[in-house]
Amino acid sequence: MAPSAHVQRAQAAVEAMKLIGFDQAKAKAVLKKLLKVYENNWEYIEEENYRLLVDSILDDQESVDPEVNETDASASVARKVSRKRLRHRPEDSDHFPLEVEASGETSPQRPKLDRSPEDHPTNFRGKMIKPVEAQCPHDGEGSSSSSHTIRENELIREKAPQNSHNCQELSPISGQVVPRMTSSSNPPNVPYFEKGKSSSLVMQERDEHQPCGTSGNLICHKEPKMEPDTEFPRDIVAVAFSSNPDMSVDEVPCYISDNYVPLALPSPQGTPSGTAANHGTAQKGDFLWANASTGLTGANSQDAPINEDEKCLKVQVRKEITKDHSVSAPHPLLDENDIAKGEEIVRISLINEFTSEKFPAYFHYIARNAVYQNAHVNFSLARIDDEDCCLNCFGDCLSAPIPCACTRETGGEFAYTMDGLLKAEFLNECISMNRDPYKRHHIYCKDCPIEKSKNEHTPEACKGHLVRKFIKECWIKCGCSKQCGNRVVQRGISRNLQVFFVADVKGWGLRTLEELPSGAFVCEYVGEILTNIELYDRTIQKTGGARHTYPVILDADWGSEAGLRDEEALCLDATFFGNVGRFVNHRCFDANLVEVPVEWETPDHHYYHLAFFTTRKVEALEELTWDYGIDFDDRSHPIKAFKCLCGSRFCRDRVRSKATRSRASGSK
Ligand SMILES: C[S@@+](CC[C@H](N)C(=O)[O-])C[C@H]1O[C@@H](n2cnc3c(N)ncnc32)[C@H](O)[C@@H]1O
Repeated sequence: MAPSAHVQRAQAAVEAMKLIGFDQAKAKAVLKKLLKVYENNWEYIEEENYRLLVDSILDDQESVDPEVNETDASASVARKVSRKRLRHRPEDSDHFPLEVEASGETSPQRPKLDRSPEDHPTNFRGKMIKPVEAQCPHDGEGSSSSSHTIRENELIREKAPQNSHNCQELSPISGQVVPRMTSSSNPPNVPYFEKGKSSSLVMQERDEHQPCGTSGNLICHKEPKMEPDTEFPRDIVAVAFSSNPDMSVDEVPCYISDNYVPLALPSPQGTPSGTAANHGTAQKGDFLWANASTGLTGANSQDAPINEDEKCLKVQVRKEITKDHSVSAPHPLLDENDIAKGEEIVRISLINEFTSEKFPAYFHYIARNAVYQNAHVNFSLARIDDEDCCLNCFGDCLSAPIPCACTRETGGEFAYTMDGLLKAEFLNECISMNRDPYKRHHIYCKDCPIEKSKNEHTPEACKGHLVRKFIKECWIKCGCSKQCGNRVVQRGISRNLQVFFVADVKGWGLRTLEELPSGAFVCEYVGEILTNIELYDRTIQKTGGARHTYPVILDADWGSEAGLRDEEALCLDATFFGNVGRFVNHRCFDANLVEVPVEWETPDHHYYHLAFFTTRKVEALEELTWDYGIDFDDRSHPIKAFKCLCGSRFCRDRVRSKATRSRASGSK
């Protein structure tokens, strides 16, 4: 006799847990409890690819830890239930239509043709791509503004009374810097302001033996700097800087954790989704890592043998990503003292001064881009012609009397100053290109990879790609030294940066702990290098529930050649593997960072690095922002990525909302 539907569903659930590495007996036991609590209501258990079950098993495991004050697994289940109830208010359900559809997606093949605009990744002026579904209950129109109306100083007064004696030693800069959470001593690498030196930020020397920037230590917080003549709209200030100190762990918005649901979970239907199938076993060619010292990789990741370490890494990462469904659980793999885990020259600390969410959802920190699978990124010396390198240079090319061959791309002049900053003229050109893309030169592909990925057989005409200014840095085939002034981005992050929790809706962001001059290199946007088709697959399959991915298309030179092969139309996806660049939030128009395409290993423009430089002087503790290039008014793509809370007076979303409101009131 065939097993009942109930038994089949139970088997599928246990099998799914087994696939992601959980013990079957444990999964069964927790499932049983959940079924009891949920009165056999499978839909709660199955939704979001068994998210509730995964959470409960993890909680159950934690409860075995003597440090966790929860020894009874059923207590943990009950806690989950209350969390679940909070999440499943009926009014929330409308926000997840595609997610339900996502769990039904089982085909590993790329679905063909006839998709609505919402169904595929969209290139916003060749920059960030909108997610297939980006609406979180907390992202919705008007969300949270009514319940979070505490102004920043009120919040500080409420939160910091006991330890404020530590802060009395400090003087805020221009009244903007305010001390927040305090501790008895200043930790290494955390800025403080010395009395009598109000204008200077003092960085403590790093003590190699002590962790830096430990959360809970003294941290000074600074409002994002307003641009000249820029005023924050009142309501936006309230939302951006408010937080409910009484908010329980369970009430912490789902925003972050929902963004990054693992790729690898099998769907409740029992058949692993396409993505799960791709990721289920480490395949030959998966995750090809560039050689750390030379950056050289094989001609194509497909040709590279995969070793056991790579397999282990992949499986391990998958498990850790999976684990991170629990909003504030301590995370074994993200280190708050150095989120980069030693991958960068500097340590990058992480702090949340507002809520109990200690870590962002898990991602694997990589300091350099890494090919996911099919991207053709060929770093071979033979491909670098003599005119694309400076074989005969010595020492620092910037000090040489004649600019070297590597300046060909920049019209015979270096883009950098002797101080390692971007030259003002070059910087201004990049800024104005980003601010006014439509007035700039675009090129049009004959066979546009974006259009082809939407509709393979009858693609629409190319919508155009902005022609960007590239920087070409010297590299290993050049005669100059590693310290050559024309090697800035490839040397990596050198500034003191910090990942910090900005506000409920925006989530985490990146800020500088030191003052940065205009034109300073901050970081690259690092992620997995995907082909356009792989990106499409990943997004369309909704990656087993990962509804938000924030890839960037590397299309700066598309259209300049007769045609691009699929494996040459590339993008970067920092959702699962990335660096601090993935935390840079969006600001319309007057962001303090601008992205610049930089190349060194490859002479063509198929693959390049996306480097962030400051658009102006940025003060210590200011949030770093970047204009994603989102066109909130783009009618052909009605699902916008998020409700923009950038606070810029040029906010395109605010202008759009205002226009909509005035149209609505005019029609009454
Ligand atoms: C690339 S991530 C930036 C890091 C992100 N805040 C985090 O916590 O991981 C982009 C997401 O951050 C949020 N975000 C970025 N800029 C924002 C803005 N100006 N207003 C509201 N949300 C923003 C949106 O949810 C967006 O989908």
